[in-house]
Amino acid sequence: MTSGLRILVTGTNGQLGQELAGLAKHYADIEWHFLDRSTLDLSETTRIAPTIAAIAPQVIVNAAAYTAVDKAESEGEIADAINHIAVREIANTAKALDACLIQVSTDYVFDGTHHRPYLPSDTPSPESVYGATKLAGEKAFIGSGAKGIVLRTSWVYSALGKNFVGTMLRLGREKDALGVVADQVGSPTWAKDLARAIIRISLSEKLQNTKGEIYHYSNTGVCSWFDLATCIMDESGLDCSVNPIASEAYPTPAKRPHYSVLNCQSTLDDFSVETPHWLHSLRLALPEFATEKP
Ligand SMILES: NC(=O)C1=CN([C@@H]2O[C@H](COP(=O)(O)OP(=O)(O)OC[C@H]3O[C@@H](n4cnc5c(N)ncnc54)[C@H](OP(=O)(O)O)[C@@H]3O)[C@@H](O)[C@H]2O)C=CC1
Ligand SMILES: Cc1cn([C@H]2C[C@H](O)[C@@H](COP(=O)(O)OP(=O)(O)O[C@H]3O[C@@H](C)C(=O)[C@@H](O)[C@H]3O)O2)c(=O)[nH]c1=O
Ligand SMILES: [Mg+2]
Repeated sequence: MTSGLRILVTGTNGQLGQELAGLAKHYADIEWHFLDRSTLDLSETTRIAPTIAAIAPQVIVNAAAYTAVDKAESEGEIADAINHIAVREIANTAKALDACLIQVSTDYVFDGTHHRPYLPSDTPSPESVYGATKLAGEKAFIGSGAKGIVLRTSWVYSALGKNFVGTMLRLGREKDALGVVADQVGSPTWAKDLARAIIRISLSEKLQNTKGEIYHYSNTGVCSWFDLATCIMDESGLDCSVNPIASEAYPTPAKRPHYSVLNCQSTLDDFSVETPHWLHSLRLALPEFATEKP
């Protein structure tokens, strides 16, 4: 059902939003509507329904979020407004329009006490404000009765945005040595792979028959932030030694899960998405960082 499909994307200036916009050019038969903060400020709750209704999309990809994990600890109200209240409003609008919502969420809804990849059905128990507000958004969507899915992902990076990979490239140029936490394990995800998966899901018939189901999508393979940092330096030929440290040695306002690997099997089964290995994708992504502005 590609032809004539109308897709609305929020958060266009974010990592995922920009990767979606880049790929959109290859799908000219889709009618794309990309909104950013200037065209739809999600903190203005009453603007959400009329703005979306005027476009009347069949699919809404909510790629907008308050993603500053540490800052959220002291800005809980703003984080909740974007990650929860706005999602409730978007979901209610989707329900009224009979549109499908793809609500992007996070591995940080889990507390990280598992020793095997988290299933979509596992009970979330966020330990950060960011994770709690994202979970509240998931629940508001599921409670709305709107069609669509919650798509949890993890450790997203892109040359087009702020993320751990970009931070490591900068620090790797500036410093001789760096301590990076080795006791937080997850799966890095290239935003371009995630964007491809989301387009595939948007075009699938299966999406039309979902109602707030939870799915997981990340690149395959697992690593710690320390492993990821080490690979970034190696692959980029940066002369910066990366030392493994414990979370306690890198105090942050927000608590992050020690283990947040996502089991993505149901997404593979139901939507036939591709999940390349994280190192494979990192190698493809790094040259793009070189061509982007610092
Ligand atoms: N980054 C990550 O590591 C992960 C992200 N996720 C989830 O994936 C999704 C995409 O994340 P990602 O692309 O990395 O996030 P980014 O932080 O790169 O982008 C988020 C976008 O949301 C926009 N936004 C924030 N507040 C508002 C507002 N009041 N009104 C309108 N737009 C707003 C921002 O706008 P502006 O550019 O103007 O600030 C920004 O463009 C989010 O749902 C996030 O929670 C899940 C797991 C990991
Ligand atoms: C810069 C730096 C970070 N760290 C640690 C801090 C933290 O525990 C870990 C990752 O740091 P960051 O702040 O870059 O990553 P963080 O903001 O926690 O990334 C998260 O963002 C949100 C939006 C998500 O949804 C998550 O999936 C996840 O990607 O690395 C070091 O150990 N050394 C360093 O030099
Ligand atoms: Mg961060």
